[in-house]
Amino acid sequence: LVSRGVEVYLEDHDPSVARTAAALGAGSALPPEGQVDLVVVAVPPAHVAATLADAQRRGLARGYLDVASVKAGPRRDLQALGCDLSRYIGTHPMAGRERSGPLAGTADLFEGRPWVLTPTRETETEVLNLALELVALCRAVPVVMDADEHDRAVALVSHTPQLVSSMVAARLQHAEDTAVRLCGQGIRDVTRIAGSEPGMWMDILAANPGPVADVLAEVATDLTGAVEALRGLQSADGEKRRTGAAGIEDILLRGNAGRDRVPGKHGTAPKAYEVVAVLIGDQPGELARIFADAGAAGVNIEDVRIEHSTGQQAGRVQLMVEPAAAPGLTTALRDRGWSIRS
Ligand SMILES: NC(=O)c1ccc[n+]([C@@H]2O[C@H](COP(=O)([O-])OP(=O)(O)OC[C@H]3O[C@@H](n4cnc5c(N)ncnc54)[C@H](O)[C@@H]3O)[C@@H](O)[C@H]2O)c1
Ligand SMILES: O=C(O)C(=O)C[C@]1(C(=O)O)C=C[C@@H](O)C=C1
Repeated sequence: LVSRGVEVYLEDHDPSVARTAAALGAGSALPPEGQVDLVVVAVPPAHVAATLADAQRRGLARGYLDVASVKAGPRRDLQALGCDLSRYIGTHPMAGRERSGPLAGTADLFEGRPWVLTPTRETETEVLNLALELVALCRAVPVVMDADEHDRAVALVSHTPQLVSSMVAARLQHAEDTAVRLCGQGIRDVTRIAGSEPGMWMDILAANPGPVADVLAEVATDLTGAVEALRGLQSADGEKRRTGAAGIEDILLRGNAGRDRVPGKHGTAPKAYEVVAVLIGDQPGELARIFADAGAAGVNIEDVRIEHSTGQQAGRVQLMVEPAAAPGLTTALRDRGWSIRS
C-alpha cells in the first residue's frame, strides 16, 4: 500500500512489532492525526472481534475490515459485542506464509491471489467500495462469498491440508536419523506448511471445527481404504493382491484428477510450463545471478522451485518457463557458464 502512495498507520499490542514493520517501510508506527478511511484488523482470529470493536469505539475510520482465515465466527462475535456491522466487512486474502511476523511479510504477497469479501445486506456500499479499492491496490482478485460458504471452502482447500501436512510431518518427530537424512523434495512439498505457527492454527481450527471434521472424515475413509489395500498387496492370496492394487490405483488416479483442478498462477487454469533445471552453489547471490541472466536472455520466469541436496553445498533450481522459451534459456544459461541438468 505504501508503495502505491497510501498513508499507512501501524498498531500492534506488541509495539516492537509495529516498529519493526515501520522500519521495513510498511508505514508509520505513530497514530494518525484524524480519522482514516479504513481500519484493517490483522490479528489472530480469536482477537478480531475485540480489536475491531475497540477500533470502532475509538472512531478510527469510516470502514473496518478483518483478514482472518475464518469468517462466520468473527461476524457472530462482532454482533454479540454490539458493533456497527454496516461499517464492517469480513474479508480473507487467500495468500500467506508458513511464517509469522513482519519479517515474513512481502509487498507482492497478494498479487493475483483470490481475496474473499463477505458483504451482507447490512454492509454500506461505501465500506464495500473501500474494501474493493484495498484489494485492487494489493493487485489481488476480489471474490464475493457468503461467510458460511467461505468457511466450508477453506476447510477443504486450506484448513484440512494444514492438519494433514502436520500429521505427515509428525511421523518424522521420533524417526531414525538415517531415515530423516533421506528426505527429498516430495516430503518438503508436503510438509512446508507443517512449519506454521501452532497458536494461529489452533485459533483457526477452533473457529471452523465442523467443516474441517467433515473433510477430514472423508480423508479418514481414504486412509482406512489405503491401509486395507496395502495389507491386501502383502497377502499371499492373488485375489486379495489384485483388489489391493486396484484400491491403491484408485486413490492415485483420484489424486491426479484433484491435483488437475488446482488453479495455476494468478488463479488461471493450470498451465504446463517447461522446466529448465540448473545446478547452483549454496552461496549468496546465486539466485540473483541466475534470474539476472534469464532476464538478460529476455525470458520471463513463470515459477521457480529449489531442491536442496542433503549433505552438499549445492542445489537444483527448476526454472519454469513458457515451452517456447525453454531452448533459448537453456542455451543462454549454458553460454554464461551454468550447469544445466535434465
Ligand atoms: N499467515 C497466513 O497465511 C494468513 C493468510 C490469510 C489470513 N491470515 C489471517 O491474518 C491474521 C493475522 O495473521 P498473520 O499471519 O499476519 O499473523 P502474525 O502473527 O504475523 O500477526 C498477528 C499480529 O497480531 C498481533 N496481536 C495479537 N493479538 C492482538 C491484539 N489483541 N491486539 C492487537 N494486536 C494483536 C500480534 O502481536 C501479531 O503481531 C489472522 O487472523 C490470520 O487468520 C493469515
Ligand atoms: O501458503 C501458506 O503458507 C499458507 O498457509 C497460506 C494459506 C493457505 O492455506 O493457502 C493459509 C491460511 C490463510 O488463511 C490463507 C492462506
